[in-house]
Amino acid sequence: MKNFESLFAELTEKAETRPEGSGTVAELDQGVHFIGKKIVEEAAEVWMAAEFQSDAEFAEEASQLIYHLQVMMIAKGLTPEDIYTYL
Ligand SMILES: N=c1c2ncn([C@@H]3O[C@H](COP(=O)(O)OP(=O)(O)OP(=O)(O)O)[C@@H](O)[C@H]3O)c2ncn1[C@@H]1O[C@H](COP(=O)(O)O)[C@@H](O)[C@H]1O
Repeated sequence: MKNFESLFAELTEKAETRPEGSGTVAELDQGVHFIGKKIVEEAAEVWMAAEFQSDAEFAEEASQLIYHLQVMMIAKGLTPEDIYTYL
């Protein structure tokens, strides 16, 4: 099963090797403004799922928020350690 670190490593490798068909590469190419909108969209979906949907749907939306947050971290050149400093 993936966790925060293993997903981040996978996405970092995608960003470096730029494989054909990678959604991560496509999202990175759209830039910080686009990724930011995806984060806001997913955050709203997390809220709606928590309030009105099942625990499984909430968990799925939360995973998508983490994914887009990690794409933004890569776009900005930040590592998990840069974030953990503030936890
Ligand atoms: N975990 C994720 C992940 N979570 C969310 N997403 C993306 O975020 C979108 C969110 O889905 P929604 O249904 O909420 O959004 P949507 O509005 O219907 O979809 P869009 O029209 O916005 O694409 C998905 O369509 C994916 O594009 C993800 N894309 C990839 N991953 C993982 O990231 C890794 C690398 O993926 P690739 O770069 O595509 O190879 C793989 O392990 C994937 O499983």
